[in-house]
Amino acid sequence: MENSQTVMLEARGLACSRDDRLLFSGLSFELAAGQALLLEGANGCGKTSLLRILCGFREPDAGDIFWTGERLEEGAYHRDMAYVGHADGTKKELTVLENLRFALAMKADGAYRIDDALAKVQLAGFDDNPVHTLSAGQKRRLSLARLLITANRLWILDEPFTSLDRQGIRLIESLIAEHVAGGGLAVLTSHHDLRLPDIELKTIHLQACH
Ligand SMILES: Nc1ncnc2c1ncn2[C@@H]1O[C@H](COP(=O)(O)OP(=O)(O)OP(=O)(O)O)[C@@H](O)[C@H]1O
Repeated sequence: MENSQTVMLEARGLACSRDDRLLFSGLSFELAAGQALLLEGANGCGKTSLLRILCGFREPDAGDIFWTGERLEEGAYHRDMAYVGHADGTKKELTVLENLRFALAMKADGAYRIDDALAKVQLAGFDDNPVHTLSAGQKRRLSLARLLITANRLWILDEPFTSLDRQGIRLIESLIAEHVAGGGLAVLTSHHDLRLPDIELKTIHLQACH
């Protein structure tokens, strides 16, 4: 693991407009190994738009993003990064186990084996259930299990607590804390008060600019 202050992710002067409305501009930050970044702000202020830019799904209107000092480019960044967004990203007709095996086929092994990850997110015994039969919270737990079984240095999480019960929220907080304490990085949005007491948490509050 790198030194805890090694900057891994850097954004310089990012701007984003939607339908001629400026959402943010001049947005810069640095995130080091062992740090998490929370994006806060009112509905519609641009949090998801920023996350999608950080994922490389959308070009910023201005500015640059660097991962380990290099501009975002397909290979290294996308190997190191995992995104959990509003859509859970699973294949509904496949079972829980098939989805996890599919995810593993695309990425290097992570910190958890499939069985251990399923136990951790409390989906043990659901291996053979088609995903479309899972509840909303269980689907979210499955998408989080994918983070655990594959190697991803940077977690980008859009409202990761959506649909989770109180115990599920505590679980995800502990998984984020474990990931970051182990030298990982996380960028997330949340309308829920986070409890991540033992990790270095930076915060950006997006103001509506329009
Ligand atoms: N595909 C799109 N096409 C046009 N406008 C969009 C699109 N997606 C989002 N927007 C607009 O961009 C603005 C920011 O949306 P975004 O989803 O980034 O906000 P947010 O801060 O994540 O909001 P929330 O807290 O409600 O999830 C909103 O005004 C929204 O209407």
